[in-house]
Amino acid sequence: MGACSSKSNVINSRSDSAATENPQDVKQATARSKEIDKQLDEKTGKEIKILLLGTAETGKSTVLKQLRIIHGTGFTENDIQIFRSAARKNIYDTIRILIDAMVQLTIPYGFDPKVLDPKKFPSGKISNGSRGSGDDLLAAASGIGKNAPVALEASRIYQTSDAIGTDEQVELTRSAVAKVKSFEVSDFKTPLPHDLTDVLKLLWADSGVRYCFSRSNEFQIIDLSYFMQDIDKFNSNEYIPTNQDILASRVMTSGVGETQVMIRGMVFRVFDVGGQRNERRKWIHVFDNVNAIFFLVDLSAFNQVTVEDSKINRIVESLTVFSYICNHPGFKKTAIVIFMNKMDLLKEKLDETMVADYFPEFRGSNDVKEVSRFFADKITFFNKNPDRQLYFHYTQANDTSKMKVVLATVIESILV
Ligand SMILES: Nc1nc2c(ncn2[C@@H]2O[C@H](COP(=O)(O)OP(=O)(O)OP(=O)(O)O)[C@@H](O)[C@H]2O)c(=O)[nH]1
Ligand SMILES: [Mg+2]
Repeated sequence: MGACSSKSNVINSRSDSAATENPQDVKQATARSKEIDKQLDEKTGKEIKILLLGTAETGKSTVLKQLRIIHGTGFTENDIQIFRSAARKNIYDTIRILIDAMVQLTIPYGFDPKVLDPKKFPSGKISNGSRGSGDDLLAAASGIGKNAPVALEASRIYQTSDAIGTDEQVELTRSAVAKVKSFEVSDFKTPLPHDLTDVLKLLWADSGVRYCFSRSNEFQIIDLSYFMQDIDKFNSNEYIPTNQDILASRVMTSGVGETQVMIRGMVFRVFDVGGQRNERRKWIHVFDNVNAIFFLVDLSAFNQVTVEDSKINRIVESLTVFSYICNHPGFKKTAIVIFMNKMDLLKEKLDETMVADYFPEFRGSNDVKEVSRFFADKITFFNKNPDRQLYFHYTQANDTSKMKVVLATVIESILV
C-alpha cells in the first residue's frame, strides 16, 4: 500500500477542511474507519479495481485526493504533515526553477515589459494587432515565446546586465539570488527561515521574474502561484493545510500506491502511479483484473514539451501512452474513462495562445469547445478496438464541487 492508503487511518470525513484535531471529529472518523475496515475484511461487497493512468502532471493524484475527500475517507495525520511540507517545498522549488529559467531565457531581474516603449515594437507583432499597453506586450511575449519582440528586448538588455534598476535594487536582487542558491533545503518539515522567505518574496515580486513566469511553457515548472501569494501563511508553524491547499499542492508520485474507498457499499481499490517515463515500467504490475481505467490528459499542455524529452509535445506524449493502454490485450474488457483535465488552465491559455501554432492541422476556432473536440477526436483515433466505447469527461480536478458531479456519473457508468 502507498503512503495515501486510507485503511484504518481516517482522520476526517468532512469535505471543507482536511485537518482537524477536534476529538469529536477524530472519534467519528475512527468509527467510520473501523466500519470500512470491517467491510473490507469481510469482503462483503464486490471489489472494483481502478487504475489512474496518464503522463506526468496530468492530475492523477489530484483525482485520487478528490475521491478521498468526496467519499469521506479524508487524510491521515501523516498525510497532513506531508502536504504541509509540500507547500513549503512548492514555494522554494518555484523560485529555484525561476532563477535557472531567468538565465536560460536571458531575462534580467527588474525587467518590466509594462514600461517598454510600444513605439519600438511594430504593431503587427503585438497580440491582437494593437500597439497599446504593456499588458499587450506581456501577452504577446507569452504567446509568441522567445522570438517575441519583448523577449528579444529582454535578451538585448541581459547582454549588458543580468539585473536592472538602481544600484541598490541590483545589489539587493543579486544577493537574494545568491542566498537562495546557497540554501540547500532537504527537509521541509519545519518552516523555512525568515531570512530565506524574505528573499523568496522579494524575487517572486520582481517584474523580471514574473515576466519569466509568464513564459512558463518554455521551461519546466508547475503553476504553484496559489502558494506564492501568501508565503508567510503557508510557511508558518501553525499552518494546517485545508482540502483546497492539499488539492493545489504538488507531490510527484513515484511507484504505485493503492487506496481503498467505499462507494455505495462496494470496495473501490484505486491505484495511483507515477506518470513520468521511468515510472511507467512499474505500471505493468497492476494490469491484472482491472475494471476501469481513469486516463488523465492535461489539455492545457498543448504548448508544452515533456520533462523527459524537450522535443516531444506533452499532448503527443499523452496520445502515445493512451494508444498503448487502450489497445493493450489485457484491457480488452476494461472500461476506459478519459478525463480531459485542466480545463480551467486551457481556457486561460486560449486567450493568448493559438493551438494551430503547435498543431498546424487544427483549423477550428481557438475556443475551448473546438479545441477539446479536436483533441477528443485525436484520442478516439488511437482506439483500434471497434467494440470499445470511450467515455470522455471535461474536468478541473482541483475543483471539488465539479468533480463531485463528474465522479458520480463515472461511478454510475462503471457500476451498470
Ligand atoms: N489549475 C489546475 N490545476 C490542476 C488540475 N488538476 C491538477 N492540477 C494541479 O496539477 C499539479 C499536478 O497534479 P498531480 O495530480 O500531482 O499530477 P499527477 O498526474 O499525479 O503527476 P505524477 O505523479 O507526476 O504522475 C498539481 O499541482 C495539481 O494541483 C486542474 O484541473 N486545474
Ligand atoms: Mg501523482
